[in-house]
Amino acid sequence: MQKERGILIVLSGPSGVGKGTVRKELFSTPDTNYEYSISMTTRQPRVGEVDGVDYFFQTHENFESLIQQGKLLEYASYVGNYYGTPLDYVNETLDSGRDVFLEIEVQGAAQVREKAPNALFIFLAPPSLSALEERLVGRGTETDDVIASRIQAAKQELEMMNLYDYVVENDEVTKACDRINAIVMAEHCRRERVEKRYYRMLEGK
Ligand SMILES: Nc1nc2c(ncn2[C@@H]2O[C@H](COP(=O)(O)OP(=O)(O)O)[C@@H](O)[C@H]2O)c(=O)[nH]1
Ligand SMILES: Nc1ncnc2c1ncn2[C@@H]1O[C@H](COP(=O)(O)OP(=O)(O)O)[C@@H](O)[C@H]1O
Repeated sequence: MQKERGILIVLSGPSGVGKGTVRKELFSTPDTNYEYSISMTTRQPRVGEVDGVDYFFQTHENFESLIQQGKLLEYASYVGNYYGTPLDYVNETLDSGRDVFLEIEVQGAAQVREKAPNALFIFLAPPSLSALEERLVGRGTETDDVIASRIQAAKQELEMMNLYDYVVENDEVTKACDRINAIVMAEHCRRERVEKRYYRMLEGK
């Protein structure tokens, strides 16, 4: 039997819902099977963000050249900046049998749905719109204008929730992580069962 390919896991959700916080918590477990795909962006680094750790920070020109060369699995323009996922890294990691975790916004997720329909799509939802606003303001990393644009974007993003395989509420970080881990584990079991059945049928059993 062929080595099982890893699962491409897509986590989306509005800005400020806690995607980064949940992702860091998921990756703090030493025996995790996930690999985080570090995105490219033209956004300026925030205080404390490190190139090659949080993002690969790119100039506009470089980013557009990556698009032209077909180096991105998906990309999107979000509140004035480009964000995109490096294609080779994702393919190589999935081929090695490891799951790849993308933390991307909804337009990019829609492109992944076209190109990799076998991916697992999870939407991280806030307990309420007011909780989302509180988190975005509380983080204190954006100006009031940017916060207002992100809240506007969030309203449209929430409409896309029903396109996802699962919606996970981020009421508490540890609970959200437990739910995501359970979903991924169940998906591995499902794929294994489907594959076994397929090979049994091929063998005429
Ligand atoms: N399409 C796409 N979106 C991304 C990518 N990387 C990050 N994003 C999303 O872009 C949005 C803005 O990211 P960022 O400026 O870091 O703000 P934050 O997620 O609110 O901390 C978020 O919804 C991210 O999940 C990517 O590679 N592709
Ligand atoms: N479950 C939660 N309950 C309360 N605050 C949270 C929760 N998850 C994240 N936060 C806080 O909300 C803010 C935004 O979280 P962050 O991970 O930066 O969001 P995102 O990556 O989705 O933009 C941060 O200040 C974070 O500490």
